[in-house]
Amino acid sequence: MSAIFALANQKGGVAKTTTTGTLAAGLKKQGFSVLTIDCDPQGNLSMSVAAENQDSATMYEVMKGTVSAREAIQHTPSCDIIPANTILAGIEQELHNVGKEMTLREKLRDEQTGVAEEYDYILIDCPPSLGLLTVNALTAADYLLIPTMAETFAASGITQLYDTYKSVKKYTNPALRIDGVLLTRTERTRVTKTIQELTEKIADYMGADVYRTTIRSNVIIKEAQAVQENVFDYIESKAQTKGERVSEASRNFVNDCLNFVKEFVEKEREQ
Ligand SMILES: Nc1ncnc2c1ncn2[C@@H]1O[C@H](COP(=O)(O)OP(=O)(O)OP(=O)(O)O)[C@@H](O)[C@H]1O
Repeated sequence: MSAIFALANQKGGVAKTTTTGTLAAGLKKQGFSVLTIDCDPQGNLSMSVAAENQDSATMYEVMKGTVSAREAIQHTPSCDIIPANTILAGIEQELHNVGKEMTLREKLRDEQTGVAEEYDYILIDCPPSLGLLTVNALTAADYLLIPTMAETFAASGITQLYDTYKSVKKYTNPALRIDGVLLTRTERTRVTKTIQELTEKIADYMGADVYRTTIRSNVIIKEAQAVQENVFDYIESKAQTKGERVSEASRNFVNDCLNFVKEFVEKEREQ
């Protein structure tokens, strides 16, 4: 049975997609089988792994029930993925049935066509809202992983997500647990330290852990995303194949990512 994680935060730009892609690639490098699910109509995760999301089956068809989860899977060098595009935004208005919050859970765990038995990890990248797509992801998941930025508004916004988490736990998925809070895009400033402490207080209130590893801001992630590669393959090809110089800051960033993947796996083993 897969361990299913929803990476969610209604705040935009806090690195939900980047964390999903990097974690998936890192887990795959460690020998795990990983499926990612692009639950964000922006389709950025699909783009970042060069998945085909225009003429192929996507999350929209899976949620509508016209295609099974298995049929929508694409294989990429970074991870397997069920892609998404802008059409997915419409699903929030198109699902009317009672129990619509359970749709993704049922699709993934269906005995005949579900894929929850087939992967070590399933990572769901959520949109920046607390609407039906995020509720579906939280209802399908075993764990909520919260990427957040070292920024005051981002830290305080986590409490809104916590309210949604509590509702999901109450009504549709009592077994849901918080995996942890991951601080991303950090800068070496005094205010980062203060926000880190604020985030720890908020996490404490939710009964959640904050990952020891924090992910610094570094341009190498944008470079990797621009050529649709994961950061591990990108830095390797830059240094070895192309013989280009890689800065110490970029190496440190990749080490952050590796440490995060390790901590994630250790934590999951403990849970
Ligand atoms: N550690 C980092 N250093 C520098 N840039 C980063 C880092 N992490 C993410 N970014 C950049 O920040 C932007 C937002 O990241 P990302 O798309 O992952 O966030 P998101 O939370 O998924 O956004 P949305 O809420 O729109 O779905 C992207 O341009 C990405 O390249």
